[in-house]
Amino acid sequence: MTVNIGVIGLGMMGRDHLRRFSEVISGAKVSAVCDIQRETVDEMAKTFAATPFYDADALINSQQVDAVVICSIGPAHKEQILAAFKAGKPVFCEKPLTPGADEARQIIDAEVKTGKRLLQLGFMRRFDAGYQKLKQTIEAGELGDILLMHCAHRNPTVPESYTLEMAINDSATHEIDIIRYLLNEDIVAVRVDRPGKKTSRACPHLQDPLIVIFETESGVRIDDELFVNCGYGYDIRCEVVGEQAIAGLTGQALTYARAPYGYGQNIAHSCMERFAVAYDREVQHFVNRVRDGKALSGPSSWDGYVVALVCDAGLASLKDGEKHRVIIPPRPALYQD
Ligand SMILES: NC(=O)c1ccc[n+]([C@@H]2O[C@H](COP(=O)([O-])OP(=O)(O)OC[C@H]3O[C@@H](n4cnc5c(N)ncnc54)[C@H](O)[C@@H]3O)[C@@H](O)[C@H]2O)c1
Ligand SMILES: O[C@H]1[C@H](O)[C@@H](O)[C@H](O)[C@@H](O)[C@H]1O
Repeated sequence: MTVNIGVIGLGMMGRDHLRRFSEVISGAKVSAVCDIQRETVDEMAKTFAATPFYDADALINSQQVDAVVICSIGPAHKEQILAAFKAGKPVFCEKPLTPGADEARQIIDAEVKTGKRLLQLGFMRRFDAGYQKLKQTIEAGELGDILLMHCAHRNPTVPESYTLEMAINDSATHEIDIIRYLLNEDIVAVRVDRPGKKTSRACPHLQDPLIVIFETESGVRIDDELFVNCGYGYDIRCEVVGEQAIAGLTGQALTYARAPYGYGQNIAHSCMERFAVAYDREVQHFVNRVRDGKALSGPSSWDGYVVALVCDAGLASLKDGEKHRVIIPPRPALYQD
């Protein structure tokens, strides 16, 4: 069976997934595309031989579409997800689930009502070989009791449209999810620290870098440096400090350089480059589950909701600099592993 995919949102991520479906993914083809920009729709429909739609609801309810891939901007996700649930169609949705927890809760309630997991969220780091190895190392007990984690999320640059809040509810969502995945426990408190200095590369409305401190249920303390105009590359770091040993991600460069200055590892310059294989694996995972008629697995709406709760606490802390607690309601049975 070939799964017919409808892609909504044809910007940077949507186009990367379109290319992925055409070059990498097996068992699926893109049959329909949609965006609010008509010219983009026409161009992508022609390039990928898909039916053009200018309205997301029409694409979702089209008989040409078996499953929906949502790559529109975060604030548009909720309505599109709810429409896909109503149509009973499986959804792959890019992170964040929604920018705020109240909207995310509506998605949880709607999905629970369907009685089936219908959504896989695009937290691709869970499909990255480095993070997976780190999780195995922690779970094998090789590090002993985990005490601390040090994370860094460095982007070369961000557009002017990137707001101060997006450091939390767009970029840091990846660390919030991966912390929960690696440690198998929830985050209970957040504090955002604004360093006294900021880079001259950032737009005036940003404080860049920011440091976010998370605390987990068992007391693990995590610092996350969000430096989204670092200039030099796309650099994602994660080091886990245990009582017995320490483990972290390597640079994961595919090549090295030998040059007059010495020996060096090349560095990625975008998420597309750094997480290329992880994106391939997450999308293939989604297609396989849909093709086999199975309930979806991997990062869920619940993960997206909990991340949104942590983000809301982080946004409150961004305003007042105080530590904010995260209250997580009971997890519905649908999302018990
Ligand atoms: N997983 C990752 O590492 C990763 C990387 C980049 C972006 N993303 C996520 O992917 C999503 C898209 O990001 P992007 O960088 O491609 O943004 P983008 O701005 O490049 O593209 C967004 C597209 O969505 C369209 N759009 C906006 N509202 C819409 C609506 N209501 N219906 C249909 N189309 C609509 C816009 O016209 C635009 O073409 C975001 O949720 C973002 O957080 C994830
Ligand atoms: O939307 C993007 C995307 O999620 C990237 O993976 C992340 O590194 C960026 O900070 C964020 O703005």
